[in-house]
Amino acid sequence: MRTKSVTSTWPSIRYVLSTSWNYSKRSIIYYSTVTLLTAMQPFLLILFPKFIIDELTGQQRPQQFILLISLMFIILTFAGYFTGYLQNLGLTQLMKVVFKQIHAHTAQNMNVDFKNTEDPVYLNQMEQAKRSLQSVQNGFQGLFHTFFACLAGFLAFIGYLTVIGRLNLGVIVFLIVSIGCSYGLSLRAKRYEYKHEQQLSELERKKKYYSDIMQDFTFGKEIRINSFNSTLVFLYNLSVQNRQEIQSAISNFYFKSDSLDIVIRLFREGIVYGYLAYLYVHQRITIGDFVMYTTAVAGFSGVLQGIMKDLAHLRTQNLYIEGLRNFLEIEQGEQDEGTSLPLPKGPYTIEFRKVSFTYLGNNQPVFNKISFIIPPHQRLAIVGHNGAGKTTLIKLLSRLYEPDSGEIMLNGINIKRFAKTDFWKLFSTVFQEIHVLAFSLAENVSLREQNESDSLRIYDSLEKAGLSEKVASLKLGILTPMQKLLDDEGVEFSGGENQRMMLARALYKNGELIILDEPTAAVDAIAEFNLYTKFNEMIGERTALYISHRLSSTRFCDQILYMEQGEISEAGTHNELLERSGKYNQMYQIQAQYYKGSEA
Ligand SMILES: Nc1ncnc2c1ncn2[C@@H]1O[C@H](COP(=O)(O)OP(=O)(O)OP(=O)(O)O)[C@@H](O)[C@H]1O
Repeated sequence: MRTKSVTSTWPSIRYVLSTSWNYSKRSIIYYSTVTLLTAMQPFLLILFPKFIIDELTGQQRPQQFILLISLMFIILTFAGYFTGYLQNLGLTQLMKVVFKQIHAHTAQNMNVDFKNTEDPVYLNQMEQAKRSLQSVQNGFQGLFHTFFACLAGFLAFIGYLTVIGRLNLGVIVFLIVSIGCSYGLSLRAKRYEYKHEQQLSELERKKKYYSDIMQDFTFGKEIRINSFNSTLVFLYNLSVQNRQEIQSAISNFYFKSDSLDIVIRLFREGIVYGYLAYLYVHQRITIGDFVMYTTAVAGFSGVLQGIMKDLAHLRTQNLYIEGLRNFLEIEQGEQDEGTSLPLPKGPYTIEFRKVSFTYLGNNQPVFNKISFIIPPHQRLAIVGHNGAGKTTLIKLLSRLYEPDSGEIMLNGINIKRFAKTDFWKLFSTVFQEIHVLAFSLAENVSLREQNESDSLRIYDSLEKAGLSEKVASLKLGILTPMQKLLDDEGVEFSGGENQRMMLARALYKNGELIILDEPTAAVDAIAEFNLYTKFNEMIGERTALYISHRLSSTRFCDQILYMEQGEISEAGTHNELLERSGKYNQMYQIQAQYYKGSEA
């Protein structure tokens, strides 16, 4: 995973504006127009009252007076109306852009290297990027709004400067210096907030996880039987409480900073208004000028303070946007060697050459220079105790993880040289974990939409996986919705039936390399024996890897690897390993009683 360090704010502004322009040009056009209208309105409120008061205290011409009042109201009413109207249109367009970004975030999660999905650093980055997109005040929307607010502020600032500049340049310098102090305070508060953002993301992730478990009915049985609900509620509340504590610390920091700012402001405005009163009393300005300057000074202070706050806000938004960009730019398939060789034709020989691998954050390697060959058409069984490294071996072969060193070869070519999407077409895999989707049975088997699926092949795969009777008992057949999450008519299969459905999924895909990672743990021994016999026939000439704790599967295999702590300690056929009287034999003897039953 690559991250970039936080630099200037401009790249983030450019990123937000160019992304918005690409997805919706109108978002920029509407907001720019709103900016001009917003910047213009305060001047009307400065200039019109001055001209009206000067007219009242000077020539007192009724026509001129009525004209000025009417113009002021008409212009202000229309400007206000259009600003509101365009703001609504602009917001709709901005949401369009944000949804596109959320889509990119989701796509990144589905396509990023698998190893990231088990990496807490990535998971935090993901949460932070999500918050950058979902929050209105911070992140993408925060920067977008603040940028245009800042721009409107700058335009208004130039206008005020020309008005107050006519009075005294010293007043401008004084205002700028004192407002600079407010900026410093605001920046400090924002930095404090961002410093705690990482902790907030982490707590949010935990809170979401607990909440997901509480709502996920697949945990329902365990939660009830083990009275786990109170623990979950406690953990959920704890993460909420910790979050609240951090948020109230941030609010307190803001409160102190804002209080100090008010004192600075009182001091600043007291001095400037006192000076204007002095000029009026000594008749150096008219009453119209007095009104114009006091309004301009109040406006100038407000605008400059707004700009300072917006700039401070922009600088912290930069951190959010950098986080978002870093997340979206995490490269997919970064270990690809740049070439996408076409896949060779079968039959396939697979070779592990001195492969070493350690999970990120672990001290112990799972494999240290492991080597073995799987010749074409071979049925290979990998057996061994829990944690020996069997699943990791499959993850490396299927490129969900990359070896730290060594090579995995397919017909003599390093598998890194094939595009992952091409390479994955070779595999029909059944993993330990069962993932039933709240889609129809047919879609669960084909993992394609109904109209892209081949119904005959679905029936055939279900039949081969031993589910034809079950399907016949369903009113809607293969169109039956699975689970009740989205459909009241949904059906729940038993654990063993779900595993058979996973086997049907693998059969439907019809890959050249079959991998079964303990796919039958939930089916009974006789059914397992029958399933393996059937599967064995169906595999035909294809290469197959079986991982199983039950040694009934291994007897079908041409070769068995017995793994211990990431090493292959024994290799051979079932009979060879029994004769060797080693660990495999021991394991087999322990299970022997059990198999005698199934063999009968
Ligand atoms: N995502 C992961 N992050 C860190 N360590 C992991 C991860 N997955 C597995 N491990 C560790 O790697 C080692 C090998 O695990 P692996 O799942 O490959 O074993 P296994 O032989 O398939 O075990 P089992 O028979 O229980 O399924 C174990 O020590 C495990 O704790």
